[in-house]
Amino acid sequence: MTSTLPSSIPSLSITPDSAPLPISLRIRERLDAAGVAYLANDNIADHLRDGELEQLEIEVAGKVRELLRSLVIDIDKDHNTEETAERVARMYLHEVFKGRYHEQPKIASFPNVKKLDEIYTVGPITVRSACSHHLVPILGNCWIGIKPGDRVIGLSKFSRVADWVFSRPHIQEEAVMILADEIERLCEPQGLAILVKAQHYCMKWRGVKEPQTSMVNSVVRGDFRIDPSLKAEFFELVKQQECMLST
Ligand SMILES: Nc1nc2c(ncn2[C@@H]2O[C@H](COP(=O)(O)OP(=O)(O)OP(=O)(O)O)[C@@H](O)[C@H]2O)c(=O)[nH]1
Repeated sequence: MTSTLPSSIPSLSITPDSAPLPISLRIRERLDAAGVAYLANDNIADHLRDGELEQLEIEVAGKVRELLRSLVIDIDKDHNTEETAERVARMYLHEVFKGRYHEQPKIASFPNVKKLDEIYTVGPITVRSACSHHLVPILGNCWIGIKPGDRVIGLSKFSRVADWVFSRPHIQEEAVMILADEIERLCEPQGLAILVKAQHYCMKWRGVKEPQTSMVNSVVRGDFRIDPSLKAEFFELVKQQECMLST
């Protein structure tokens, strides 16, 4: 990915007797004043002004440079880490945590003119995230089951919204709930079921170093919650989709 850094920084508000406030501080003050939460798995795109993301990228790169220096890495002499700070800033803001800083992809919904009320499932959808505790990857698969309501969205849009939601620091329990909230908002289904199976690199790569352990969790809403046969049908369809992977 090429750098998104502008060649010049938009002017910062500088008062005569004070240094310019870091852009992250100005954004946090604005969010605090508006009473808006900015937890690791929140999206703040609606509260960023033109040019601020570019300023944030420059600020984060500076902090990562200092982190590398604190790790006693000679970034001035080490050709391999020469632009690591800029890459890491870009990666956080525009790739792995883009779901915090970028708006939700445009997702059109269509009327369910045939009044379809049978369930369907989509999956596996690859999900990539990072745990809020160590900021190391969570990689897995997600399945979504829908009993449609008055509106439907395109199949590919489930992947797009899942990618946007998961591209934030998370714990898996909350990630699934947030994805469910977004899908309910987008197409108001009569029933919604989501299953996520993921491997947490904070358990594989470090810590207890369990290479095979995964976390599996689900959320069921609407008709899936009140009708056990519908819920069972969802898990049966997921099983069939998993079998298709091995054929
Ligand atoms: N419930 C839950 N726990 C998670 C998730 N992702 C990571 N964790 C765990 O959260 C814990 C982080 O908190 P601490 O126990 O304070 O971290 P730690 O001392 O580095 O723990 P160890 O991983 O045991 O070395 C770790 O045990 C992780 O394995 C998740 O999505 N859900």
